[in-house]
Amino acid sequence: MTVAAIIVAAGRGTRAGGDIPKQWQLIGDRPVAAYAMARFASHPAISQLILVLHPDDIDTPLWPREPAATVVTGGATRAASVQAGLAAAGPDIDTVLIHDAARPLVSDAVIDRVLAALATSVGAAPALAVTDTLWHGAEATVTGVQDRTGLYRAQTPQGFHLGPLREAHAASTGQETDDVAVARAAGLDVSIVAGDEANIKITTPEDFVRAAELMRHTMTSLPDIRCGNGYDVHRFGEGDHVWLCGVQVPHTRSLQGHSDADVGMHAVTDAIYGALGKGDIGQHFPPSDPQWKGAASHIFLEHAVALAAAQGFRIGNADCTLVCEFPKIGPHHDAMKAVMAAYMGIESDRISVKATTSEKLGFTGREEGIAAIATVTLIKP
Ligand SMILES: Nc1ccn([C@@H]2O[C@H](COP(=O)(O)OP(=O)(O)OP(=O)(O)O)[C@@H](O)[C@H]2O)c(=O)n1
Ligand SMILES: C[C@](O)(CO)[C@H](O)COP(=O)(O)O
Repeated sequence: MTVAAIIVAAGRGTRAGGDIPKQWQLIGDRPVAAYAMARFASHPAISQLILVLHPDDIDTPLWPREPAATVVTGGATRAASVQAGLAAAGPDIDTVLIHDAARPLVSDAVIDRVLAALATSVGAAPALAVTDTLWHGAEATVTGVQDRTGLYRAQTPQGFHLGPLREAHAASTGQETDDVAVARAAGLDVSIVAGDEANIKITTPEDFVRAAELMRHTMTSLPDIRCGNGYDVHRFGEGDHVWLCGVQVPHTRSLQGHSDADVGMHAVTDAIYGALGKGDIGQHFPPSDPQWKGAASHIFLEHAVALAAAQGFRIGNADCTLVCEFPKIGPHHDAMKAVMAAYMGIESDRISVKATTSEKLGFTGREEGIAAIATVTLIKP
């Protein structure tokens, strides 16, 4: 899947009022549109960012030049603006996410849910089931009650396979308020994924205040914190040293493995992959691949840390327990913390390496091998 995000920002925002269109008005120190642009630009699945502007806005300093985007001019309707965005998708793009510039609080979780649904569906969009009782009314008087069963509040980003959506737009009336309506008119099925109450569209003047409050809540006080665990075992064979948490420790035997068999570093690495939901070392560095034979395990650890960084996460802390009778870990504990901290790009007081025996019980007690268990937290501010 090669994905472009199309941010439609060519509307005039008449309902929101103000001297300039709503997407360029400031919330905090940034224009409304800058929040969604930054969110999509930093998402690891997005290969191209396309910004659709009103012709009057092209030469103004209103819109953010960073992050870099393919910039095109839109049309008189939202559908025409989306069509301009679709035409600007690069040759490799096969999937598009179309998002309102006026929805600054879109989260990675919503984007991920839409992308996941596109693996099995030609279209997918976030929405929230209507939970309020619905009335018909006229002249400030209730005239009837509307059954809310099966009613949803639509949100963006709305995601589609590019080819079918282009065809749907070519056949559209141009008056549809969103791409789900365009797709459905062309007979395409669109999956509903869970939306987010915070993912509001700024439509009226009051929405600026709501969005600012939600930002204070979701962006300031609630960082995305993930926790992962890792577990690994390697057996002893012939040799005169073991690698543990990046330190070469003299011993009467060595740990056997496809790589350098650093069981502690493997457990920490798997904990990072676990926190990201990105599999394990074997998936990223298959033992069947000869290029990893005898590999130094810091290659795996650095890969996991880089994967986390690419998704906006830094390592909060790591706690690793080595289970063995021998060698004794105490004399090497400080060096292990320092080495692990260097590879993970964090202070050594955020790393714990400790050891326990298993009271001579089990395979570690019989000194047949060493086990390691690790927990890692990842933080995205
Ligand atoms: N011709 C248009 C109309 C709308 N949009 C974009 O579509 C999104 C959702 O539309 P809406 O909230 O209706 O925005 P406006 O049309 O700007 O608002 P209004 O109807 O109040 O004028 C917005 O990000 C808007 O900039 C667009 O790119 N081109
Ligand atoms: C695309 C949209 O934001 C989905 O909720 C919506 O359809 C935009 O148009 P509206 O006229 O402001 O509802």
